[in-house]
Amino acid sequence: MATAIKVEHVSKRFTMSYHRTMKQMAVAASKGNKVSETFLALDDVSFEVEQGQAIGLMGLNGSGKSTLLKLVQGVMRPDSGTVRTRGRIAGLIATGAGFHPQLSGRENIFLNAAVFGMSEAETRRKLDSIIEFAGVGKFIDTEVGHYSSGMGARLGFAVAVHVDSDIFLADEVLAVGDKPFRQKCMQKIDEIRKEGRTLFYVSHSAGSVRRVCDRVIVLEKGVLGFDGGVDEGITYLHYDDDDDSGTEESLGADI
Ligand SMILES: Nc1ncnc2c1ncn2[C@@H]1O[C@H](COP(=O)(O)OP(=O)(O)OP(=O)(O)O)[C@@H](O)[C@H]1O
Repeated sequence: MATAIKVEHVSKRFTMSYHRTMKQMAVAASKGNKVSETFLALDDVSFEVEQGQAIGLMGLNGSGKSTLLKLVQGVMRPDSGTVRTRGRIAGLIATGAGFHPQLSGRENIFLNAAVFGMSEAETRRKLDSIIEFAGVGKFIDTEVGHYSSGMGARLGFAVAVHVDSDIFLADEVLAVGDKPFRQKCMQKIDEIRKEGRTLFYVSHSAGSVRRVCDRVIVLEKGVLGFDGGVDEGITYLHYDDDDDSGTEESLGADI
């Protein structure tokens, strides 16, 4: 099997500012107080993914999952280390990312598809199917700025799944959609798996990770804490003890 993603000794540092205005910063600095602090959102992370593997990327809020996905997608660069990927990458890593709020849903489909490397002709060919999948109905010609967060996620996911990608990144795709849409997304993710495409699936739901993934990577405060089997990863996180009724967990079980 060929390697699809190779992450080697990757670190990413962010700066956290304690003050919002220049004046506040100047006052704090004159008193000798700290005005900002840098911290490692990712700290020397290394792993390899074989083509066709489905990775469940898990960890507590703020552990660095989205940051790692952004590095894999290439929209952000590591401060040190390397990220190498093979093939076309698509996915939804942030609700509404890449959408222009003053353009309509239809216009944003073309914009977003172009960002993923789809030609205008390819987008036109797939347009009806994308609109149908998004299921935003008559709102397709409304400004995206007026969409609910769920509608924005539906549109973003609809475009992403229509890209012929080798690697699919899904960050919290099931967090904002309603139940019928989440079921549709899970079916699509199953198709992506069957087609032998590589999947990176970020989720807090043990049920859906079990359903979709064959390997789990756990981040803990930016450090790779666990890399191995799905059940072992979920046990490592103690996510089996949770009461997930009414959330993605129950969805993972009932579809
Ligand atoms: N652009 C940025 N500038 C400064 N800090 C950032 C930036 N992006 C992320 N962070 C910080 O980096 C840390 C990791 O964030 P990240 O979004 O990767 O976590 P996550 O594991 O995806 O969290 P969640 O489960 O809540 O989605 C957090 O402390 C976050 O506040």
